[in-house]
Amino acid sequence: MVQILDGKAVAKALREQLTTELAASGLKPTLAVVFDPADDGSRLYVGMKQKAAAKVGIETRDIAVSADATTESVEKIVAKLNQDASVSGILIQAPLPKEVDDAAIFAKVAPEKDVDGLGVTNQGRLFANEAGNYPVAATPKGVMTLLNYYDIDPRGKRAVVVGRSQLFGRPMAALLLNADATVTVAHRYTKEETLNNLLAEADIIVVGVGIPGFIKASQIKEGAVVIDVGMNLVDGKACGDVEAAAADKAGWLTPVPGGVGPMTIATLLESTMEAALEQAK
Ligand SMILES: Nc1nc(=O)c2c([nH]1)NC[C@@H]1CN(c3ccc(C(=O)N[C@@H](CCC(=O)O)C(=O)O)cc3)C=[N+]21
Repeated sequence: MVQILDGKAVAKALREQLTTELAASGLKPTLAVVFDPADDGSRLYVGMKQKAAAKVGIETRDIAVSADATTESVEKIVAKLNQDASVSGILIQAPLPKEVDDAAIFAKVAPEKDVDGLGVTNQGRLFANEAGNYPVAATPKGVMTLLNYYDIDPRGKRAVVVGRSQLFGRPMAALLLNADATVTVAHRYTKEETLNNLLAEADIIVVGVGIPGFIKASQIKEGAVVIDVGMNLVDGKACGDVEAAAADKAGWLTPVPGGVGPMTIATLLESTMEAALEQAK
């Protein structure tokens, strides 16, 4: 029988812990969210973040970027937020309008306000497995929190990460490597036969490619830990990248909705609180 990694419940517990810690600190952090209001997903997620933030005692400031924005115009917005002492954290919600180079914008966020850990400074720290507390991208960090909550230790395990984005795959692979797993990253140029061989041997599979049903039950090892980072809308309903039948073969599985998504949001709030605590020192 598959066991469910209940992201919804673990995220709730994390948010409750943050609420208590924030109240005790007396701080009221502010998270600035830069986003494209023309993107349906972004509007939805920004709304969810705003609601969750308010509940734990974090203020949000949503900054909508216009359709004709350029890399330069968004860089100016970020420069202002970097200077603004009332802003504790800055989230650049990807994707920004098409003329904007998202990675160039991530790189401009001041490292101490880079709560999604997507700038080169914080990604470099992660890649180097630097000791200490620095922000790490919310989705992969949330996956690690979830694994830890269920006492799933990556040490010595074979992990396959499918996807290599700056937002998910790269930091996910680094976190698993830092947790002593043997990590392989598969991506769009990985041959099907190679992927099948990797998946057949994987103890932990983490997939985020944005293709419904991309990972089939037949591809996974009996008892594997399967983490579904996919967030797709099919007939108006959220579904992941792993086909439903995988539940008959996996040992552990994250549902969509109710798995990685809520963990992402709670982790972003955690990182925002930590940034504000650090700035108050
Ligand atoms: N810089 C940046 N960081 C991000 O973390 C980031 C981003 N850009 N761009 C867009 C994606 C998407 N994302 C989600 C977060 C939560 C849910 C979530 O909580 N989903 C619900 C379901 C929602 C529904 O039912 O539609 C769930 O899984 O239970 C989904 C998607 C963060 N992203």
